[in-house]
Amino acid sequence: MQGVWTPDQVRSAEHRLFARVPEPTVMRRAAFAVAVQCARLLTERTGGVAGRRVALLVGAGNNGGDALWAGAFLRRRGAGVTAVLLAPDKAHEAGLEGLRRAGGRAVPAEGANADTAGIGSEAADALERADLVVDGIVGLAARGPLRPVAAELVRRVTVPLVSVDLPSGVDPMTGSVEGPAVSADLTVTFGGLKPCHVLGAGAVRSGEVVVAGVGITEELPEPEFALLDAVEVGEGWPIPGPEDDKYSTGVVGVAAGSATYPGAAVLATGAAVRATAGMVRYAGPAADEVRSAWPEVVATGSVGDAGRVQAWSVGPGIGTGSSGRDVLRFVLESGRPVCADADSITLFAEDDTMWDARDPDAPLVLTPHAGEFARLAGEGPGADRVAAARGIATSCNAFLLLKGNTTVIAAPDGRVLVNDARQAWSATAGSGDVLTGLIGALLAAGVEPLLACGYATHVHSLAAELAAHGKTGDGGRSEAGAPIGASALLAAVPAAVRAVRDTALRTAAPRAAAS
Ligand SMILES: NC(=O)C1=CN([C@@H]2O[C@H](COP(=O)(O)OP(=O)(O)OC[C@H]3O[C@@H](n4cnc5c(N)ncnc54)[C@H](OP(=O)(O)O)[C@@H]3O)[C@@H](O)[C@H]2O)[C@@H](O)CC1
Ligand SMILES: Nc1ncnc2c1ncn2[C@@H]1O[C@H](COP(=O)(O)OP(=O)(O)O)[C@@H](O)[C@H]1O
Ligand SMILES: [K+]
Repeated sequence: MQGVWTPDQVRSAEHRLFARVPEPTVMRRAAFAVAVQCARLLTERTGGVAGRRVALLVGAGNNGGDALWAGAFLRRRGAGVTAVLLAPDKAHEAGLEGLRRAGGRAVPAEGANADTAGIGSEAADALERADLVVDGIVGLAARGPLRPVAAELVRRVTVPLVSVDLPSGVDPMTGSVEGPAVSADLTVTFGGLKPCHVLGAGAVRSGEVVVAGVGITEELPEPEFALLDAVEVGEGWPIPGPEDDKYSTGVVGVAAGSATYPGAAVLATGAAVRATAGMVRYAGPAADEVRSAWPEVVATGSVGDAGRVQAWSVGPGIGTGSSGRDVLRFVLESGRPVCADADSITLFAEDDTMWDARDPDAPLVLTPHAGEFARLAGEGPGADRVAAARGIATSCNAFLLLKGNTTVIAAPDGRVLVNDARQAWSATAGSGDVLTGLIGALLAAGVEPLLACGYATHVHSLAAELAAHGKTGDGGRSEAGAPIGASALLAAVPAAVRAVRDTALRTAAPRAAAS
């Protein structure tokens, strides 16, 4: 798992690090890593470093200091470097001196012959002629959006841009953007990821993120939350072994859909069929439709007749009336792990007694989108979606999966996993029903609920991406992609599972050879 640390955690680690390594040494390590990445990008985009022009946007703190030292390193490799100082009186002194000694120059952002936007002619010129821009405006101390002069400079950038630590204007803790902010091609951060690199708009605006070691990693505490990678999902995805049969790999029950809306039942059941090897039971009014779409499913008309299952997926399309309420209550009283989605969440929000139907020892997964979250919590998740998900997971003693481009999954004990989709192909009706089926199947297979949610979300967003790009093994591949429906996403689930398992296999092979 890849850890993610809050600015406060990084600050205290920084203090411990500075007690044994002088601050200027750490800063130069950070700056060197920035310079290496700038040189890589310059070479990729322009064929070299020497003779290229680099403009540094330099703010009032150490983030600007990193940019200045990076400029000094790039100058030594033959680039022409101009620092545009947003706060000339507060610019990092040693960094400025280092840049000047290396032959770089510094100009004020608001210098002489300012244009109508207040930008000095030398600064405007430096930006116009640059082959690459380095964003050292603000880092971990950032508060709020970019200020007007910084925003105007950023607006003028038309060449590749490298952010130091984080894209300026993005909230470091939440990744939210409330005004002008940098969109980086590449962000070089230090020691570990911060929330803004993986959450919300920040994830997009960070571009490619490179984590550089500066010695701080060993000082960092347990991460605030974590990301699963394809290897972990591929290694953990349940597959049948030689001793397994259809029961031992997990029987999942799906209670979804209605006579009017059978689609939710077909999608959720199909996802369960495609996720794991065990048996899928369906219980509800869409039994005929489910049977004809998925002949392998054992379908009955009601949850009472469904037979034994190891876990339930419940909710999509069951309605919020008395029959939906009875279905949810039955499933909760079964004492099995439950993934409750869609109408189930509304039922929990509307009827407090529903919580009493739960077996306190059976895990409950709730999978709201932002609107359903607001029903459950009394207010929307707000900018800090990690805190919001964690709060409800703890207060409801449930696993809370908050859907969106960045999905946040919180366990009742405070652990959090995040899945950043990095594309939005699954923003299509019915794709949530597919996710519910995947989670239920993994719960039935005995996967720990937090991981079940993490694996399912990872495979779900990968399936959407593969389907949109025609990379499901049936031809029609496309780099640009095209919109898909939930059925196409569902059809791509086996391709996504194969892809993560292949990645895990490729990673395991060299490890085995080396041992
Ligand atoms: N941790 C690590 O491992 C290492 C960390 N290192 C580096 O240190 C950086 C943190 O440096 P830092 O503490 O000096 O603060 P920093 O972010 O530069 O802000 C400076 C000032 O900007 C201002 N400002 C605030 N908001 C603003 C806005 N929206 N728009 C414009 N300006 C805004 C505000 O000043 P004000 O103008 O309000 O007086 C604030 O005080 C960190 O990100 C990393 O790059 C590396 O050197 C070594 C390894
Ligand atoms: N913009 C987006 N980017 C990536 N994934 C998204 C986006 N919008 C929605 N999703 C994902 O698609 C699914 C939609 O679920 P949901 O809102 O319950 O849809 P439905 O009720 O139509 O099935 C969730 O897994 C969610 O995380
Ligand atoms: K920055």
